[in-house]
Amino acid sequence: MRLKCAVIQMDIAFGQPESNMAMVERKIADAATNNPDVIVLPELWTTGYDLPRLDEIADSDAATVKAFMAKLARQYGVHIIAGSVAERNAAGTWNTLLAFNSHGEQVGEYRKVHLFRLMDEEKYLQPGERMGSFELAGIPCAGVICYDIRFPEWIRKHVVAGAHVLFVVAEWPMPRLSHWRNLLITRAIENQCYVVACNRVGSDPNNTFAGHSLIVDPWGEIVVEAGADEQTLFAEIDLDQVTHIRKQIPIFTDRRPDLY
Ligand SMILES: O=C(O)CCC(=O)C(=O)O
Repeated sequence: MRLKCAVIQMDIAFGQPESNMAMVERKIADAATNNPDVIVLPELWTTGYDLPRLDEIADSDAATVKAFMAKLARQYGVHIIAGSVAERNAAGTWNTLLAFNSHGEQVGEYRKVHLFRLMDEEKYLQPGERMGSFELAGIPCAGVICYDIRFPEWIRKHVVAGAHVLFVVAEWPMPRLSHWRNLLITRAIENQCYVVACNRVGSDPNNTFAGHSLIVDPWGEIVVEAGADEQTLFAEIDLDQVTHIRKQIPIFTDRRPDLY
């Protein structure tokens, strides 16, 4: 089975959900002209890291974004990994990844588990408690958010649960670009899965972001990689490669969870 991916690497207007939604609507319409099977957006694309204003600008129950993404998925007949958004309810605010299938049905919801202190997430957000596994048209997938890729045990848990494609949505800063690239490639090699990673570009008052969205195959080869400007990446991935490589080097048979 093959999956045509479109990864929307974009700038984000700081703390301006309405203008970001208008921009995303245009970018999805443009990407859809290439007939992708799945479109991927970055982390916190409605608000950026305007965390002190989340009470005002977070989406209540993520209801606005959910309706908006479901409509676009249906309209273009495309799966959408709707990046993550600030989702608020009476109990708190979360950094939440949402996934929709091409019928506009929500198939995934993952609240970021590892909060990133360097960007004050723990001061404004609640940590998630659940895994990010979901299925897209029969393909077992997982979605995680940015800092999560530094936690190999967490990614492994999703792969052991079945994931063949790991979607990563991020706002990863430029000074650690080499970590971003190396961690993504390593997660792909050690888990023998595809990694489809979407980062933002541009700057906010505190950080400049690295871009370099990329797709890595289960052998650790880069299928496609963006630079540091706005760009939509397109690539088709071949899911049979996951099975093939797992047969060639059977790490899931050979691993010793009884020892570690
Ligand atoms: O781990 C890093 O260096 C970046 C993480 C990050 O920016 C985030 O989780 O938002």
